[in-house]
Amino acid sequence: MKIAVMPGDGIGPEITAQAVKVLEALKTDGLQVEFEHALIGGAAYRATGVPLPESTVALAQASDAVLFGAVGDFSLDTLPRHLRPEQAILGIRKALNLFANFRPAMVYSELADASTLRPEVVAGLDILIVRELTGDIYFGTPRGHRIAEDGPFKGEREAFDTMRYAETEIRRIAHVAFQAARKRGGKLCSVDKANVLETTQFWRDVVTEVGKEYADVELSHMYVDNCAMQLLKNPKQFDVIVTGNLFGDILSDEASMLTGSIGMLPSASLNESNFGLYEPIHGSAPDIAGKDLANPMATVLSAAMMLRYTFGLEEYASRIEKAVQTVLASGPRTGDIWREGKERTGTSGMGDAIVAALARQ
Ligand SMILES: NC(=O)C1=CN([C@@H]2O[C@H](COP(=O)(O)OP(=O)(O)OC[C@H]3O[C@@H](n4cnc5c(N)ncnc54)[C@H](O)[C@@H]3O)[C@@H](O)[C@H]2O)C=CC1
Ligand SMILES: CC(C)CC(=O)C(=O)O
Ligand SMILES: [Mg+2]
Repeated sequence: MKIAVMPGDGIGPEITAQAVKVLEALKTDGLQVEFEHALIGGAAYRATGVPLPESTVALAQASDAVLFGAVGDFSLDTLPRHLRPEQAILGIRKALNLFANFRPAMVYSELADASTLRPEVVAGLDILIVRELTGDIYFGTPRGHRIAEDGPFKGEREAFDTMRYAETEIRRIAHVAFQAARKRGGKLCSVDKANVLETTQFWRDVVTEVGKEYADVELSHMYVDNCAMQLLKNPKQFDVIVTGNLFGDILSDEASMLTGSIGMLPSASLNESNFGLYEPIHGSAPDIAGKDLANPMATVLSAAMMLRYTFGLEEYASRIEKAVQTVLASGPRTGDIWREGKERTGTSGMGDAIVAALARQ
């Protein structure tokens, strides 16, 4: 199995190195993987003049899966939009048709007191956010800047984006979410802003239609503003949440804090044939980059998701997850989840601790 590794920017190289280290360690127990690295994001822009070189997309297409770190570099934020690092992750998701983004938010019992919420609110939490990943306002056209031609601000500069979803895009992500809910707690909450936005009223209508094929799944609908509040008030009411690209982006960052840290949330981005790109949900964290401070667990857990979803290697996947749990229980911790009485470590030390826990299994 060939894995394309795309570290990207900021903490990307540090965290992907730990996931590779963990996968390498499993090789001694028979896991057959090889790695090939590619430039992406700001790192690719600096080396080649574009954030997503054709050779990077070609490597992904020639590989069995992609392990991705993060892109984003504040010093490149003044570049024209198409050259900015973030265009690389948007571009590769689109190029590989990775429309289904799974973002599980699980609270490890060892971290129930690491959340900013009371332990009883989050203990035992296990929810899945299914985010549509290749449509919505992130990709809709037209978009741009112009001089307003009408309205009260006529003659002024204005900017605009387009929120749009085609029926096929909603149907396919709805099927993915219903099937996921069927395998879990049997509950699906579709999140939209149907009280205001045409696009999301259409989303609600199509999800309701698809729901008729899943009588065994209990479907509910919630407005996104209420959902943001309910996630803090009573997150355990949810099983699977399905939502569009923009709302899913925001709600999953919010959900990450229920688990203790954004450094804990992995993700899988899949296409129709289960080809996947695996990445932590966070960004390149320039504020802590290069300082050995980042928590690599979200990336290591993303590698576990890769073994499970793309390769069907459940045993290796759960070994990684158990090793993470062992480290949380008795090992050292990075600053984001550190607390009194625990040994403090860095990104690399956390990777080593996970490898050591694997060896002891
Ligand atoms: N998929 C991707 O590649 C994404 C890229 N970005 C980009 O990343 C850059 C930074 O964006 P921000 O809004 O600051 O979001 P961010 O997720 O990079 O960081 C937000 C906060 O969380 C902390 N954090 C993130 N990951 C962490 C980890 N593993 N361990 C410990 N702390 C961690 C950071 O230090 C920061 O304080 C921007 O250029 C943005 O566009 C943002 C989100 C996703
Ligand atoms: C950088 C963005 C395009 C993506 C993002 O924030 C995410 O996928 O979570
Ligand atoms: Mg995000």
